[in-house]
Amino acid sequence: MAERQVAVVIVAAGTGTRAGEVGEAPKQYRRLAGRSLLAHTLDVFLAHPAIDRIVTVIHPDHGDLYAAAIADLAAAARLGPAVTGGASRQISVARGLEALAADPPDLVLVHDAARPFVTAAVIDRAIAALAEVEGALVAVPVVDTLKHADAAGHILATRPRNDLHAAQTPQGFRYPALLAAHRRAAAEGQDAFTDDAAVAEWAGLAVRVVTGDPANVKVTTAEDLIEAERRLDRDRFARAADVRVGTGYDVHALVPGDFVTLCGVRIDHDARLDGHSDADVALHALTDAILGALGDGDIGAHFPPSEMRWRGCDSAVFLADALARMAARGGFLAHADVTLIAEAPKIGPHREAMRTRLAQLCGVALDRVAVKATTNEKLGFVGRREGIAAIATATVRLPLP
Ligand SMILES: Nc1ccn([C@@H]2O[C@H](COP(=O)(O)OP(=O)(O)OP(=O)(O)O)[C@@H](O)[C@H]2O)c(=O)n1
Ligand SMILES: C[C@](O)(CO)[C@H](O)COP(=O)(O)O
Repeated sequence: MAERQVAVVIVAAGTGTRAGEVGEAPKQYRRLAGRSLLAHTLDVFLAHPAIDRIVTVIHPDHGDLYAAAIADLAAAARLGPAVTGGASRQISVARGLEALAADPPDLVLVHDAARPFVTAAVIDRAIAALAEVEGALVAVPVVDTLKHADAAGHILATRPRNDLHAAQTPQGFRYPALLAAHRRAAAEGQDAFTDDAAVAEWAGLAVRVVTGDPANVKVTTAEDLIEAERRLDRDRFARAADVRVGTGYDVHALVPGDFVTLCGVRIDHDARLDGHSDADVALHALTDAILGALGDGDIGAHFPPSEMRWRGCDSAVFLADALARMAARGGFLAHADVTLIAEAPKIGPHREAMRTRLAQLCGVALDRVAVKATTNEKLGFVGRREGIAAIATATVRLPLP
């Protein structure tokens, strides 16, 4: 058979109301195990050799969130421009399909951004089935006994389950047939379909169930997000078995001034740290610790003090560069431990703000960051308040070569 062009529509235009936003982004943009849920999902399709094109459908208000989410992906350049979705999943899918119409693929897979645990094997099965049928519904048999209950919870009946399947995504179709089905549904005001197999069934297409995967769950609630993070974290630790520990040390002199910046947090003080950049000794030490774990030089080699462009620079830039070097090698930061050595200012009152800022800058959970402090018992240059020093340790995990 001639090679078939396969496109994927990833629908990510929902607002994730059941998962709750609580000050954070909608669920598809939540960072789990180092990157967004959407990035995890996209990565599976970007890595699949049979997929030629991917169209992502996003909410009109989520342009910035989307740009940040795909910045995490090495293969982001292979994604076409995102398409704006609509008020229902059905409308969002239809818009994704229309975006492919100018250069129609043979087959299309429609997948929820909220299903990051899809596997290459499931994708293979959906594509293979389309040699015989117009639609392939990835699904798992219902395994629990089904009860019909009234609003008060009283059981009314037990339903047979032997021919019931729980629908998952991806759902695969011959593209022209699904596009026509969606167009007809829209024209006839049929707007309550919760999946594409239902649109196809309504339009009279032959849709067959193919074996799904119980692990391919849809992240729907806040509890699902917690469980998804646990699973994604476990997976990435298993993939990155090369454990590296790096150390870093830095010191800057105190000179007349009125604040210092430590761990990215500004603290009022009766002196300031002198340096070419903002002289944040903690971020400098941590940057060196990460570079040390990577065996990739040191902060001075990458950001020479002789270069004017680093004058007054926010040291978060140096840290971000070290983290990017680590990410480019498929690695992640498992733990960072920073010790400040200062007679003053007192670090205790600022410790949590510092940890929070470090966790933010490193893109890791708070419990993966420690900030400690000690005085130098009035001994030496630190004891005489001539300077502040910092020591950092970074545990970096890389994939085995
Ligand atoms: N108008 C919509 C609604 C949903 N979706 C997408 O369809 C998938 C499945 O929907 P669901 O899990 O229900 O996501 P939300 O609609 O975002 O969640 P909720 O119903 O809790 O608001 C998700 O990837 C979601 O982003 C979409 O593209 N456009
Ligand atoms: C398409 C779907 O994933 C199949 O199970 C599901 O119907 C989408 O979720 P929703 O809650 O119905 O929007």
